[in-house]
Amino acid sequence: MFRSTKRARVSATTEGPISSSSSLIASAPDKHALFTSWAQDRGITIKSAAAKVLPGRGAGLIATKNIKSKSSIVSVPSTMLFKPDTKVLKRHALDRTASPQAKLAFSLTVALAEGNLAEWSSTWPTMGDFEASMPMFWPEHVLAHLPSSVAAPLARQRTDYTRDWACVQKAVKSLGLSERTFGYAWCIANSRSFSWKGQMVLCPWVDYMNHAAKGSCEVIVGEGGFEVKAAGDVAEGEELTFAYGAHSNDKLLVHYGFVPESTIHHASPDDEIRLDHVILPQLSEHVKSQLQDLGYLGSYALLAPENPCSGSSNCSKCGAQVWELCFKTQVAIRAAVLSCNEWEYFATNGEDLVEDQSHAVFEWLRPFLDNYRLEADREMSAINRLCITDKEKAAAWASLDTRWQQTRNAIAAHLEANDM
Ligand SMILES: C[S@@+](CC[C@H](N)C(=O)[O-])C[C@H]1O[C@@H](n2cnc3c(N)ncnc32)[C@H](O)[C@@H]1O
Repeated sequence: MFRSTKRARVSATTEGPISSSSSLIASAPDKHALFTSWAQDRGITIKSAAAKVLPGRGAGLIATKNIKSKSSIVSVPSTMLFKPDTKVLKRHALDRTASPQAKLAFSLTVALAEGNLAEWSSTWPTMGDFEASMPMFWPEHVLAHLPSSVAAPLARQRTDYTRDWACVQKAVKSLGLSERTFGYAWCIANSRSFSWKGQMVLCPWVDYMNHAAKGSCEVIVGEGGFEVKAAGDVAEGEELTFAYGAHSNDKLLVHYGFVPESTIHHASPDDEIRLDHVILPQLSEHVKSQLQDLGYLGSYALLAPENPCSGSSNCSKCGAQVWELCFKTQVAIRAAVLSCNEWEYFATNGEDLVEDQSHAVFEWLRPFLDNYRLEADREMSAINRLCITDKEKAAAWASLDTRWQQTRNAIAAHLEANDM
């Protein structure tokens, strides 16, 4: 581990991280070493881990030697957490009105403007990185190619941001700062905060860790601070990751600006392909009101296999890698194809009254899934053309292409498995 006592000052004016350049990492190769020393000097314990720039993932952590399961890798005392600043929030009358994220983002806006956190913030993504990767910043001509399933989480995120900005804008402007400055802090809070004692906080060094559905580590949150432990044995050179939550890839794209890679044989077990826009337009008003009464209107999805295999195309386990319809979808389609009695029996008992109606459900849905698969093909072709002419938005096109491919593969796997 690097332990430099020389402390070069890393400039962090408000315009630093907000500049549209995404090349800070390349231009300051030792900023991770400086930040690591800064963290260790202040009581953060780091064993067998180092920060590294990883292609396509920004910075992350890797194991510097073999680590045994359950070993402690990083521990951060609570005094080192960046917390919402109660005094600052009270001064601006935001202590009661602002959301937890707005409280953290506003406190961070003020700290960054004052030039605090320079060593730490120099390791964060720039505003240019957020603009490139997060759909909330993409222009209309790119958003036109977003899968419909991403629209709902994106709309929720926009509502949250609009509410937070409305709440803090007077205070931000009174400090002579801009919406862009607050927006940057909001994105930092959005993508690298943790929950601690009922508030949103930032945790130095632990915020280097990238996401994996089955991460190599777990992050343990306690009164005294944060600890990262190996979830299993970790080999030297392996990336140290943890699960941000059981998020679908649509949610990861909107919230964190990336789509995890997957293959036909290996999807994230937390992924799902939302089908509301495929199914809801096909249901009559009468059926929709029946579903609404029982709490089954909307949130329809194809669910990823729970135990994906890591095998190749001829892996014998792959026959079991089926994307299944969720229970809500099973209920909704049965409302369209069965009698009222039969449907209510299934909704209540989770099984069909007389004989298994799964095939009838599949036949009802098949043409609509076929259309969605064709839409995915069309979108992938369009995106492949657009990314050649619109190189400026390369990151957005790459994420969209990956997500459409995953959508297509999931539908194809479901159709193939059920086609008898
Ligand atoms: C908590 S930070 C992790 C550190 C971050 N990579 C960095 O450069 O500072 C979360 C961000 O890391 C990136 N990230 C996390 N997990 C990733 C993954 N599995 N693949 C690609 N990018 C990932 C995303 O940009 C996300 O918003």
